[in-house]
Amino acid sequence: MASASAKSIFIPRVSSKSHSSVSNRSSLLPFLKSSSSSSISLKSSRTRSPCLVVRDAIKTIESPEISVSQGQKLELTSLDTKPTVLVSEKLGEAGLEVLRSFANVDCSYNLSPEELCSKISLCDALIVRSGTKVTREVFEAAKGRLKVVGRAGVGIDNVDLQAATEFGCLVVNAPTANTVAAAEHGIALLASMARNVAQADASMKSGKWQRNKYVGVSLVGKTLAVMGFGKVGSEVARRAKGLGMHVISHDPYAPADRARAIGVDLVSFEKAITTADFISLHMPLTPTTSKIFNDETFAKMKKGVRIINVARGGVIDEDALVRALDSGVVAQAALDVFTVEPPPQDSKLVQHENVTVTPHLGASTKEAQEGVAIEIAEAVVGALKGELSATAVNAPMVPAEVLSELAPYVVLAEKLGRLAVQLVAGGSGIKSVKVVYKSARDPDDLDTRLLRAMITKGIIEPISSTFINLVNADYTAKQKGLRISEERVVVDSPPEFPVDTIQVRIANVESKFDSALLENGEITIEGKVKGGIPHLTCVGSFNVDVSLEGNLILCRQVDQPGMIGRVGSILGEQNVNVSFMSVGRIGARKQAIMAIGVDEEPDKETLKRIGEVPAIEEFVFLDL
Ligand SMILES: NC(=O)C1=CN([C@@H]2O[C@H](COP(=O)(O)OP(=O)(O)OC[C@H]3O[C@@H](n4cnc5c(N)ncnc54)[C@H](O)[C@@H]3O)[C@@H](O)[C@H]2O)C=CC1
Ligand SMILES: O=C(O)C(=O)COP(=O)(O)O
Repeated sequence: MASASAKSIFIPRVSSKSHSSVSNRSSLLPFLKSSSSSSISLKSSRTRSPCLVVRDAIKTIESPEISVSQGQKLELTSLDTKPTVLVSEKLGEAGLEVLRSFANVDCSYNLSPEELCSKISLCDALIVRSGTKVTREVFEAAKGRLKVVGRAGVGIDNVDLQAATEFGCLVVNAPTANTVAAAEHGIALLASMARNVAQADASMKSGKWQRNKYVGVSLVGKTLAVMGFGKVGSEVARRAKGLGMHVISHDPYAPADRARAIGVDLVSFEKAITTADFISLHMPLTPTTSKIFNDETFAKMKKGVRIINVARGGVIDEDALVRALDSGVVAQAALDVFTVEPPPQDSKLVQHENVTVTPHLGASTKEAQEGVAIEIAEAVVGALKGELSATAVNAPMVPAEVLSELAPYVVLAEKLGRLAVQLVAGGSGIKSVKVVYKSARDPDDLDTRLLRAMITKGIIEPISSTFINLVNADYTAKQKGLRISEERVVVDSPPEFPVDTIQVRIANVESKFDSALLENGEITIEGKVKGGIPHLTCVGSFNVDVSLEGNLILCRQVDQPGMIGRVGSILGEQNVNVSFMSVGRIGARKQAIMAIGVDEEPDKETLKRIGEVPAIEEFVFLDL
């Protein structure tokens, strides 16, 4: 219950920062940097007429020419009116077309790390394959301009995700278009290794005819262990079943029923490596999988095992593999990927006569490359437009159908976060935030990661000096020691709506507006989406009903006639347009909260006059 405290007036100092964030205004543009931070400056050079340079703006500028009074013409350099996408490795033409329709595209292949760093501050997006190392230095060199890194493929081990996240740079990949190509390459290596195709080919080309030397082994009836039963692994398994192999798989995260559906048993790592005749690797390179195949694990394998690696070189300790090949524990290996690419020319592994190698060709089919190029180009353009991405790697990933359903709740979530933090006296010192989602849906049917990230963004942005978006909101919150917990409450509300209400509670802080405190001392606000528009429905223990648009004045007063008129006329005299008013009260003539939506921001004098209305006990101005 709100306490009947002495009249307190809070007239906030509205920071310029809070005005500069475009994402405050349009929460569906979470990846864009502030357009109002774009600088427009006149630049003159000896060789060119002065031109208007627009930095950081993603929007295409409508007017191509601007005249100045002296009759001198200013031209917008075409390079500056669109975002710039740097493509650092070969990308399919269809993807480049998609990019060119929206951005300036700079295809610069084979850049040295230094060249990449020197170009990157002029780029809004970077598209890479596996050959470009996107290191922390690259993000630092970008000086905040780089908004999205697109990986035209699956593995993102060449991108420093931690650095990307810290710098608020979205990383997207193209996870599906090369799956079949990689699986087919795995099968190609499996079969050609078993029948010594590459070695026999090289032998014949050197003029020999060695039929006895290249006797192979059969696949039918042999056990294949698929290590990593994801997209590629499961396609390899399906194909190997077609070859008559007995397929087992190890994947700590794969559902057993998905494996069983194609006749594959999920087994432990130990069982997989000790029983298989062939082992095919399809897991990502992570700190856990790095060098997971090493002296110790090779020693446990069946003597004469054959290994295929189309995943990442780093999952194998390559020196240990050479030892295992030399000792005969591993009879053969077929490798598409290497710890260092390209590997050194004198690499013992590459030169080993029992090893078949290809230069990271798993994804290299015409079909896969066109598919990957379109997939990544669309993801990058979408991200540059500020759309949420279905293939985000370092931000909540939301399938398109879920996204359209959640869109208005995303806006509500951010606004509630912004509102809640502005109710905290001093704004900082927040350590613990609780979010309660009331919904008719089963908790498993409601993915709240996006909502949580937007609430976090709303809370952090007004109290942070750094740029906050969906990508770095959680990280920045953790850095600030802010703990956000969530609770879901199942309620009897229309099930077609994913969420009924969202409540944000901040504990152990003082409030600028005592009426926002519940008896337990927590600042508590609640909102819901009505007709697609976010509404504030509860402040402390007071029910209100105001749409969260424009700015908001909350006043606590003693309920009495004429209050709405009095405050309304003070605002009207200053030409501040009132968009709505709502009064929530404990009871007739008792305490009430008046919520007033205003299109313009009232000046200090106007706010002071509102505070001087005798019945008003406290009030706060909130910038939404
Ligand atoms: N050589 C090439 O050109 C290509 C290589 N790849 C690589 O293939 C790998 C798999 O790609 P996708 O199937 O698309 O990825 P995915 O994410 O669909 O599958 C990876 C699977 O590995 C599992 N996994 C994670 N840790 C594991 C562990 N410790 N042991 C066993 N399994 C584990 C995951 O649960 C997941 O099911 C990636 O490393 C990717 O970079 C993918 C495409 C082309
Ligand atoms: O998608 C992957 O993970 C790959 O390894 C493909 O790499 P690439 O795009 O061919 O350099």
